[in-house]
Amino acid sequence: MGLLQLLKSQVLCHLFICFVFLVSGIIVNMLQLCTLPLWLVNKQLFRRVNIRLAYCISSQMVAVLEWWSGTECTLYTDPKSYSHYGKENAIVVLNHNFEIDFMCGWTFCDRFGVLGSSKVLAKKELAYVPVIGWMWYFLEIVFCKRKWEEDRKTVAQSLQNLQDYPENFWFLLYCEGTRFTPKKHEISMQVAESKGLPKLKYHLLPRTKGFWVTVNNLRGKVAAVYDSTLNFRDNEAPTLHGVLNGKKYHADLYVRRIPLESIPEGEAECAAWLHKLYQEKDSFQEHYAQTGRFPGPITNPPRRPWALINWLFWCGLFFYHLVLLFVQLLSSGSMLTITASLAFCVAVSVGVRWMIGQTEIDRGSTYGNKGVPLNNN
Ligand SMILES: CC/C=C\C/C=C\C/C=C\C/C=C\C/C=C\C/C=C\CCC(=O)SCCNC(=O)CCNC(=O)[C@H](O)C(C)(C)COP(=O)(O)OP(=O)(O)OC[C@H]1O[C@@H](n2cnc3c(N)ncnc32)[C@H](O)[C@@H]1OP(=O)(O)O
Ligand SMILES: CCCCCCCCCCCCCCCCCC(=O)OC[C@@H](O)COP(=O)(O)O
Repeated sequence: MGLLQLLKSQVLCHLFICFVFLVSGIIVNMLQLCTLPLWLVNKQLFRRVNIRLAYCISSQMVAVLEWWSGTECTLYTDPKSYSHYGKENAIVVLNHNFEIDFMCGWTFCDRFGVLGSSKVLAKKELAYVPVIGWMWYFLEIVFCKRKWEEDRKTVAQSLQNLQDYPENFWFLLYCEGTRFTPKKHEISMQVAESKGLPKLKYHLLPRTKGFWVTVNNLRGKVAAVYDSTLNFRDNEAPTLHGVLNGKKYHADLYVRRIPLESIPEGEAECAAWLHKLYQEKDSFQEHYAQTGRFPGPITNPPRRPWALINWLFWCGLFFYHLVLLFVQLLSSGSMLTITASLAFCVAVSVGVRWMIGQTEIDRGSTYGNKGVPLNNN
């Protein structure tokens, strides 16, 4: 093990990275709160400012993935589609099998310059996660309770609000609605069977209502659907812990650009279209399993320096102040101050441990775990 790799495996380094993320994130959240009055005066300026503030947070995770762990991300797509990426609004449909799939998504957003503005249809529970969940309020992220009776109005309204969004964004949809587990797969294939749909090997049966409502409420604003299929080399199941430990993964993403006009408007037709798309996605994963690659040419976007610069800025700032604080603490000799500081560090570690838990599939929800009729948790 080289010296750098040894450093990357040190718990103290992980604590420092997490501390920087949490404290800088809360500072940015507070700045976002201060921008609220702007909404009343100049909504578009509010949005542009918040895109940049959000970048300060999400790009830290991109920097850790790209520069700390050195994870490589390969893009399989045709050059004609490539020329559109980052220059238009798009709905991204992605498989949901991996704990860090959202980080890989963010990496591609950064490479095409849409990281700050990108959006997702996220489960409501994530809105309460400090830093990221709070940041999402100011980005007008669309939240759902995964209860259609309650979501149908709120989701449509939140999507309509994006019609006059001033900068290009990608809107991510995990149509499977939850992360892949063998149990959820088995149950969703029973549903597929009961609906007379072909079985999928690598995906859960997609939930079609969110897709239908998204496509129809973003019509006129969004140019295309990016059908994206992600996998990792060597059958890896990457984790955030692995990334923090400096483990290098290799992600492969296959993207097809599908013009929005080609997607049917009616609910039943749109649902049938999505089921067919997932059957195709399944065949791409089968191709990957057989050959170790996706079909089509590789066109790799280079990583950009901004995420690294932002991360180094925050790390430098906090390192300097932490050293100062440490020296002052020791020289003060006050047991009370030392105990309070230790308690603060423990609280940060516990908070971060809980946040990392949100990314872990083993700690995931029971949504999709129960047979038909469906009960949400
Ligand atoms: C060039 C590069 C390209 C790409 C780069 C890649 C990506 C980058 C892009 C952007 C990045 C931006 C941000 C990313 C950052 C972070 C993201 C992190 C996490 C957030 C993710 C989540 O929170 S996922 C969970 C929430 N989202 C969803 O659930 C979306 C999908 N769900 C839906 O659409 C649902 O329809 C719904 C939520 C709107 C409503 O759900 P509900 O359950 O109430 O209703 P449904 O109608 O869907 O369910 C009932 C129907 O389903 C059938 N059923 C029953 N059981 C099952 C089962 N087990 N499996 C499947 N189907 C089932 C049932 O029979 C009903 O059928 P109907 O025929 O009546 O519809
Ligand atoms: C700079 C690096 C610092 C790293 C350490 C700091 C901790 C950061 C933790 C970030 C937590 C952010 C959570 C948002 C992403 C959650 C992704 C996700 O995949 O959600 C799951 C849902 O889709 C479906 O849920 P399930 O029904 O499967 O349950």
